[in-house]
Amino acid sequence: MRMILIIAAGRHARGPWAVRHGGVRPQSGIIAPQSESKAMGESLQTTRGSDRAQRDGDGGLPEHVWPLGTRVNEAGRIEVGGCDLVEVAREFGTPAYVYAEDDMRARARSYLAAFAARTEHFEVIYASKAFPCTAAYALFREEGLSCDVASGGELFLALRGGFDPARIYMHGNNKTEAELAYALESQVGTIVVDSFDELDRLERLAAGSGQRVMLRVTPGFTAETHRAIQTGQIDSKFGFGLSEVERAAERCRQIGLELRGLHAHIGSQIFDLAAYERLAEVLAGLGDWPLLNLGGGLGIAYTRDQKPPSYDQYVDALLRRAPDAVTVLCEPGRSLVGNAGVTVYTVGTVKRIPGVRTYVAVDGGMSDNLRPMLYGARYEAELADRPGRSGELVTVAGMHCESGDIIVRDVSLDRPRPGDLLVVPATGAYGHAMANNYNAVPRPPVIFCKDGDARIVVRRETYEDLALRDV
Ligand SMILES: Cc1ncc(COP(=O)(O)O)c(C=O)c1O
Ligand SMILES: N[C@@H](CCCC[NH3+])C(=O)O
Repeated sequence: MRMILIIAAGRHARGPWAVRHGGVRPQSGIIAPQSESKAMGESLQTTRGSDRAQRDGDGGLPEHVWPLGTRVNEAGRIEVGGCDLVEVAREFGTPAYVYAEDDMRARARSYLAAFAARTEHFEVIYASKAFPCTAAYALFREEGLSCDVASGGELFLALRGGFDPARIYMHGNNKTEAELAYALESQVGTIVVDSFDELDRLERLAAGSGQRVMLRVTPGFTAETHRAIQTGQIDSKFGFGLSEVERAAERCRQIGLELRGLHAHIGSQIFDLAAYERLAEVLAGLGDWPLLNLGGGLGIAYTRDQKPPSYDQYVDALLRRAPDAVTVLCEPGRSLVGNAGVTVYTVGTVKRIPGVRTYVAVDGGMSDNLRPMLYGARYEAELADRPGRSGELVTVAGMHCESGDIIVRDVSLDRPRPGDLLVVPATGAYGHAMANNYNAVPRPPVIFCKDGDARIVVRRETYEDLALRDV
């Protein structure tokens, strides 16, 4: 596993170290974001012989967890997208979601390249629920991806981000008539139909229109991931059962919709590629269709021990059992944005309970990252100005009024104290997306960093924003 190695003259030393190499190489070609790419490893390393601060003897920041181009700079601070996180926090405050723009672009290009190397018939669709932010829509549009939206709100943002409606796929297990009408008025390219009730709604709204649709199918098996985000099993609220596909197809024809193919999504944060081969086999067995959409779900590394498959391996698995003539679509969300973003917090209170635990409380928590509470998700954490150094085993808690508001359990940090900046990596997917106002806490801003420039793309909420809907 490659690490972002940290230059330091001694364990706790600081100083103006010469960084030989580092930073982002955005135009250096297609860079596989997982551990396969040499190019990426080289671009992240700032080695200087044995002069390294070590965390538990294994090097510095694991590069497959942190955004592309992350490094520890001459001041000993974490730099994302060429921006020193201490400076970013000073300028924009905390908590803040900070993204390396080039990371997202490199991942989009990697996906396209992985397909292009294998087939001419493919489409990569950004599953925007992972990070529904106007600037992200614009970025993935620029990179040539299509887009999937799962609600009227996501459709609104996708259009605002400049997506050609023809390249938008509209999802949802319970699209309202208003949402369907909005999609039709917007001339959305494809509606992924989820149920017979939805077909009834489409009959009222779009009979004879020739609207392009696909049918979402429940393939009838589970892939290994957290139960709350498994979606392939028969006992699922999503999609048509296998035995219903023929009848649903017939209904599409009666209504005058153009049925283009089948869609299935087996769940999220999946490492087991055999599940995708099985999925392609199941869908291919349901007849000859021009398009098969195998959904999203490729997992990412949240912690150094997690090793997800590469995009190449994933695309191989998607294509292995798909018929040659079929155009294969996929809908990555998390794997496009998850490792691109980090959350920067300020430490407020440190509570040491001798012989029990040390709580390091930060100025955010379950309002900006619900994943630990929903899925028991594990994260890493570092101090922005002295990363990679261990010292004290602590638990990072949020500021919300419940004991379950824990962001990271048992992480070793260099004796954290009030005022320190704490950085949690791999928060780019489903962080901003699931942010909420629990305890009337304003939601954090989103900052895009590139080549040393930090630009704010979503501002921090204010107290006034909290009252905006009062009547
Ligand atoms: C239909 C559909 N497509 C794509 C995705 C994106 O999944 P992920 O973010 O795991 O790639 C999801 C969410 O799991 C989904 O429900
Ligand atoms: N929100 C989930 C993923 C759900 C995927 C959307 N269908 C997560 O953070 O892991």
